[in-house]
Amino acid sequence: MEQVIGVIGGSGLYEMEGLQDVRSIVVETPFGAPSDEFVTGVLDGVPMVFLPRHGRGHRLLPTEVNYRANIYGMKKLGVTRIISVSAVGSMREEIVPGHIVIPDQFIDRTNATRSSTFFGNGVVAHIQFADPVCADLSADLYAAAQEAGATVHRGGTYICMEGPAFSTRAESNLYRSFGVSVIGMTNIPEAKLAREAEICYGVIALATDYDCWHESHDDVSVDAIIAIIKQNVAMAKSIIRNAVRRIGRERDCPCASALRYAIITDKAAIPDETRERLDLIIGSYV
Ligand SMILES: CSC[C@H]1O[C@H](OP(=O)(O)O)[C@H](O)[C@@H]1O
Ligand SMILES: Nc1ncnc2[nH]cnc12
Repeated sequence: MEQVIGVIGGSGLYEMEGLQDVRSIVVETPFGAPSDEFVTGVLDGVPMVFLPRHGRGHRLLPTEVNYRANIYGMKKLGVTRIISVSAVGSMREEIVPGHIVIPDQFIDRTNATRSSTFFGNGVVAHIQFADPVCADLSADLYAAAQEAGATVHRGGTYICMEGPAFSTRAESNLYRSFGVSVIGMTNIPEAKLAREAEICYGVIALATDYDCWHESHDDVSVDAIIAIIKQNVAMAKSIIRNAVRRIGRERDCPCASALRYAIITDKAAIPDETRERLDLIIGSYV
């Protein structure tokens, strides 16, 4: 099976350079419109798909991103692994703005305003999510970041807040007491949907600020975040390139069969309409 790598570009990463055979594709999904056109191409011989999470021009709030359409679109284009590139606040002294973190856990502090499942409407599934990122993909991302010369932290918990306002100081200190490493607003729905779609998901998190807990650093602001992203965007791109070179092989991880035991609904009870709508996701099981 061909291995296609998807990249979801976060704040500050709205395009991918260096692709050959570039095409822009409008993808229709049963869940509405994705954030933007998908860009397909080939990087060092590996087929790639790129999507800017907030759309070109950064038009979508974290709560407005149609995560279901984005992940469905990736699946439709044959993507088997997604690399998420995300700007995050650092919740630990040793994670200095400009450092990279490859998180291995999430805490969900969103308020259920985002659709984070493909299921419902007569079909019920409960995926395993104890280890929410793909360990193999994350290992490749870590090695790729080291190769690019980044200061990179392996593992750590990403707390996903609702936004769009940044945290209060009390919230920031509360989250620190949870022991988290970084904070952002976007990764949890993507990780859940990718798992449901049996796509590996891994995160390159770029620390851009110390949120508002650090007594000797300014409180987080968009202009400070953008300044750090601009300084590091070349490195993020070089990490992606190094990662793509490492990843191309067949998958040997549980992500690829995440739905095998997850669907609990009696096959005979699944409404035809739902079966058709979810064919791309559940077709091989029902
Ligand atoms: C521009 S600051 C806040 C914004 O940045 C992060 O976005 P992304 O995860 O897409 O890189 C954060 O989650 C917020 O959406
Ligand atoms: N401090 C912060 N809080 C939430 N999302 C962020 N993205 C970048 N920095 C952030």
